[in-house]
Amino acid sequence: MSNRERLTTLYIDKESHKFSVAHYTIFAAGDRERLHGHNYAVSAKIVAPMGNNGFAADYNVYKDRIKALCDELDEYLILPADSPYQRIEEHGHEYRVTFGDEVMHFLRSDTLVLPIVNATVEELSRYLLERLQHTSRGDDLRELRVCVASGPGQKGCASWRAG
Ligand SMILES: Nc1nc2c(c(=O)[nH]1)N=C([C@H](O)[C@H](O)COP(=O)(O)OP(=O)(O)OP(=O)(O)O)CN2
Repeated sequence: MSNRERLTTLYIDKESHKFSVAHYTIFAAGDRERLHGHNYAVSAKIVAPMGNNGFAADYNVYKDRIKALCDELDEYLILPADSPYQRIEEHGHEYRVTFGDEVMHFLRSDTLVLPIVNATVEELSRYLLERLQHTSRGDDLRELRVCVASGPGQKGCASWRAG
């Protein structure tokens, strides 16, 4: 029997791992869709070495971490801090967002400005992957993938694999 480590894969795809947010996707300079919302769904794939007792990692630990990330985002407007096409300025209790010849005003208390380039499923999955990687940094993982769906049949995923 080869002495290569045996890996196993856990899939987490819970109905409770969702967050409802408002956003708009920016397609190009001066081209965006209107502000609207989604109930985003988050799922994850975790590859880890199989322990000697038929157990890799307690998936409740990852369920709790993913749920906490969803709760952090739930019921906000999400703005991308790193978009090259808009400027976000803090003015008292509001964000003033300049996009082309538009100026939008959003309450800061309703808004999360995330370190992403666009409020897309691709960028949200990358952001959540990086957050989950950070909270799992002490774990012996080989691969992590986080997917974010903006509705049935449409999602983006971001992956990390151990070097
Ligand atoms: N590559 C990407 N393309 C698009 C994204 C994205 O995140 N990544 N997002 C959007 C829109 O924000 C979003 O899709 C608009 O909503 P819509 O697709 O209409 O969502 P529905 O759930 O209503 O889907 P239906 O097909 O209309 O049922 C666009 N492109």
